[in-house]
Amino acid sequence: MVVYTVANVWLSNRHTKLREKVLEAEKETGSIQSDSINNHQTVKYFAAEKHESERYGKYVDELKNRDFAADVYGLKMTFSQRSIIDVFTSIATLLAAYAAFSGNDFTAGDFILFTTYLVQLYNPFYNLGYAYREFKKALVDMKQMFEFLDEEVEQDDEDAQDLPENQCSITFNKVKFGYGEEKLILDEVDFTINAGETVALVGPSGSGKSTIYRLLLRFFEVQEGSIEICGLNIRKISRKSLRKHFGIVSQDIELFNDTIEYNIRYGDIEASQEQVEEASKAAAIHDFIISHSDGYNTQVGQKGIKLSGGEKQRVSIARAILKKPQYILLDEATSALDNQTEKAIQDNLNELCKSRTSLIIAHRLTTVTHADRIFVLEKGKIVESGNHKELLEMKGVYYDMWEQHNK
Ligand SMILES: Nc1ncnc2c1ncn2[C@@H]1O[C@H](COP(=O)(O)OP(=O)(O)OP(=O)(O)O)[C@@H](O)[C@H]1O
Repeated sequence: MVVYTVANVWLSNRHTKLREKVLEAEKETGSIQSDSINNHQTVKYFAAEKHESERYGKYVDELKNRDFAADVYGLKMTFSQRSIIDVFTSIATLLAAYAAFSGNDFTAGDFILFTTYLVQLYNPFYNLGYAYREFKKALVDMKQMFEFLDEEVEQDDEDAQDLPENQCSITFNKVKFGYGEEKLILDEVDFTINAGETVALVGPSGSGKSTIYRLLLRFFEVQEGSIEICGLNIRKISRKSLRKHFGIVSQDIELFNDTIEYNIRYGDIEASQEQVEEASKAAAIHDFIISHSDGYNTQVGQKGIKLSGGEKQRVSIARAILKKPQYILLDEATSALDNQTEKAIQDNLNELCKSRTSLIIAHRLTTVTHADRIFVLEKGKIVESGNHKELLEMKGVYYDMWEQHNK
C-alpha cells in the first residue's frame, strides 16, 4: 500500500506538470489566433497570410505535441498503477498458496477466502489512485480560473467619496509614474489647472502626455506624489463618479458594433433624439449620418470599421458633447480630420471647453494657441508653461516646436 501510494503521488505530480504545459500552450495558441484575427487587415496589407498561418501552425504543433505527451504519460501511469497492484496481489496470492500447500493451519478454504478479499480490494485501490489523478488534473484545469479570480479588480477605498458636482481645480503634486520598474515616464510633474481654465499639453511623441490623462482617470495609479481635484486626492474619489464627470475624446476611439445612434447615445443613455441630433450637429457629423438611407440606424461595424478615422472621431466628439461633463480631456481629438472639417468643429470644441475645466493634448500647435495656458512636457518633466504669446517670447522648446510646425 505504501509503495502504491508513493508511486501514485510521484506519477500524478509529473502528470500535473505535463498538464500545466498543455494549458500554457493552449493559452499561447489562443492568443496568437485572436492576434491574427484582430489584425487581419495588416496581415492582408503585407500579404502575410502564409507567414501567419505558419506562425499559428507552429503553436498548434507544439500544443499537439504537449497534449500527446500528457496523454501518453497518462496511459503509462494507468499501466504502472495497475502493474503495481497486479504484482503485489500476485505475490500475496502466491504466499497464500504456499501457506495452504505447506500444511500449516492455513487451509484451502482460507486460501479461497483470502483471494476473494484480495480481489475485492483490487478495484477500490485502483479507483483511489484514479480519483487522486483526476483530482490533480482538475486542479490544474481550474488554475486558470483561480488566476482569473486573483486578478486585481478596480476596487475603491471603503471611504471613497463622489466627486463634487461643481467644477474645481485639478492639481498634480510632484507626480512620479512609470509603467514598469525600469523607466520613469513622469518625473515630479507639478501643475494646476484652475476651475474653468483650458490648458494644453504639448511635447514630443512619447513624452508622457496621454499618460497624464490615464492617471487622471485612474486607469493607473501614481507611484509618488498625488493628483487632487477639488482638493481631494483622487485615490479617495470613487472611479465611477470621477469618470462620470469627464468627457473624453482620445486618439484610440472604440466604437460598439451597433448603430451610429447607439454609439453617440453612449454619452447619455437617457438623452432624447433631439439632444442626440444636436450633439451630432455640433460635432459636424449630422449631415453625414442623414446622408445614409438608414440615417441614425446605420451600422458602424466591428470597432467602427465602416467609418473613416475622421468620422469615428466625430462620433466620439458627439458623444462627449452629449455627456455634458464638468471636465474635458481631448487627446489629439481632431488629428484624423482634414483642415476644413477640423475648422468646422474646432469652434464647437472650443465652445465645449470654454465653460469647463479642460485639458487638451495636441501635436498640431495651431489647435491650442487659444488655450489659457500651455504646458510643454519633455522627457517626463514640464519644462515650460505660459500662454502661446509668452511661450513664443521665451524662445525655448515651444518656440522651436512652433518654428518647426510652421516650416
Ligand atoms: N501601457 C503601457 N505600458 C508600457 N509602456 C507604455 C504604456 N503606454 C505608454 N507607454 C510608454 O510610455 C511612454 C509615454 O507614452 P504616452 O502615450 O503617454 O506618450 P505621448 O506623449 O502621449 O505620445 P504621443 O504624442 O505619441 O501620443 C511611451 O514611451 C510609451 O511607449
